[in-house]
Amino acid sequence: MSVDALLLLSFGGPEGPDDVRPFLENVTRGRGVPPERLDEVAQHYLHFGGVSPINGLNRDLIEGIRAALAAAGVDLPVYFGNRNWHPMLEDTVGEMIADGVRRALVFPTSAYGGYSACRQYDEDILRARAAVADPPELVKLRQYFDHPGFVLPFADAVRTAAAGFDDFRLVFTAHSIPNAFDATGGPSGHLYSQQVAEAARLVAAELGVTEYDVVWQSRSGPPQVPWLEPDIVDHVDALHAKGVANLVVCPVGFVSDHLEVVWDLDTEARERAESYGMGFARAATPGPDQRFADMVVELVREHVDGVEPRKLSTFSTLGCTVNGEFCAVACCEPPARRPR
Ligand SMILES: CC1=C(CCC(=O)O)c2cc3nc(cc4[nH]c(cc5[nH]c(cc1n2)c(C)c5CCC(=O)O)c(CCC(=O)O)c4C)C(CCC(=O)O)=C3C
Ligand SMILES: [Fe+2]
Repeated sequence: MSVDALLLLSFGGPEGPDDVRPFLENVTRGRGVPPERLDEVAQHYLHFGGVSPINGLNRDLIEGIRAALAAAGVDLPVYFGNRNWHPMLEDTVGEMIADGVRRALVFPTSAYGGYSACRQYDEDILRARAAVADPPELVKLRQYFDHPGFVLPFADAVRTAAAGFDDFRLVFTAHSIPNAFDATGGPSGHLYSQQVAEAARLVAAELGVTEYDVVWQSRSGPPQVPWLEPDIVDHVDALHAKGVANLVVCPVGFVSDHLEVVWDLDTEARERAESYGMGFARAATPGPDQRFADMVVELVREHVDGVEPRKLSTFSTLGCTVNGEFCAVACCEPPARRPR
């Protein structure tokens, strides 16, 4: 297939204190997140001067991808668009049209399936294409939770994080989602939690670690709605009760050190562990690793050069969609929004 651009599609985050409220309103519009939770999350952002690390990390990643594309001899301009904050995807697609782009590959900054991690990015593409006249074709790249360019940097990061400990418990975390969303994920349900468990298994296998936990973080939504559990901070209590001395947290659910990582892990989970005198170390995310940028180029070359997909699991390859048309009609559809 011939393409004339690559577009990095991400979540977006505020870049100053005045951005925080409007950003949070974009994220949570129509999603039933209680106002108390929004006030709390606003404080997390304001604690860092209202600046989320995510946009800067994505700009760095784009630089890494440009270098990796050049090294591979693939001549493609790289664009940047977000779901919730500037540069907004609609504006970026407008810019692409002005530059004459007719068909672009889209790299989403989430490795997984599920509503929030996959289908919602398809919705973004649908919305952005509907907002402009004569939109380019947008082909979303596949899920990469089991790609060596994602798994191996995590394994090395765990090694580095654990270097100071003789003995440690390895704990993987990913963003929690409502149980009901997980239940409808993928062709046979629970796609997201199964892929997270598989990525954790692959990282642990690479390290030769046989005992580890997979837990969740950053829950929002009303308390009466069940989300994936246990929460990382509660899990620190449980590990302390079992006599665990040192903890290494690997945020396998995330590509970069954005706010949920630096707040929920580096601040809340760390403080809880330190209150017990437990050793705490958090493994780096793969975003800044050269192998991750190289992986993006490989995913591109699956389309432009027909290179063989590399993957460490036997899970089926999902998530590649054209113009935001979902993998299947009801694939990863959030249950509350299904017509009755
Ligand atoms: C699965 C998943 C990922 C991983 C996949 C991916 O990366 O896409 C992810 C990533 C992220 N989530 C982020 C931020 C937020 N997520 C929220 C709310 C929610 N997330 C959810 C799920 C996920 N979220 C869900 C089910 C909700 C409830 C509302 C809804 O149904 O949509 C809220 C609202 C306030 C709150 O309640 O926390 C915020 C501010 C940021 C940016 C951080 C930064 O600024 O650095 C990133 C990368
Ligand atoms: Fe989120």
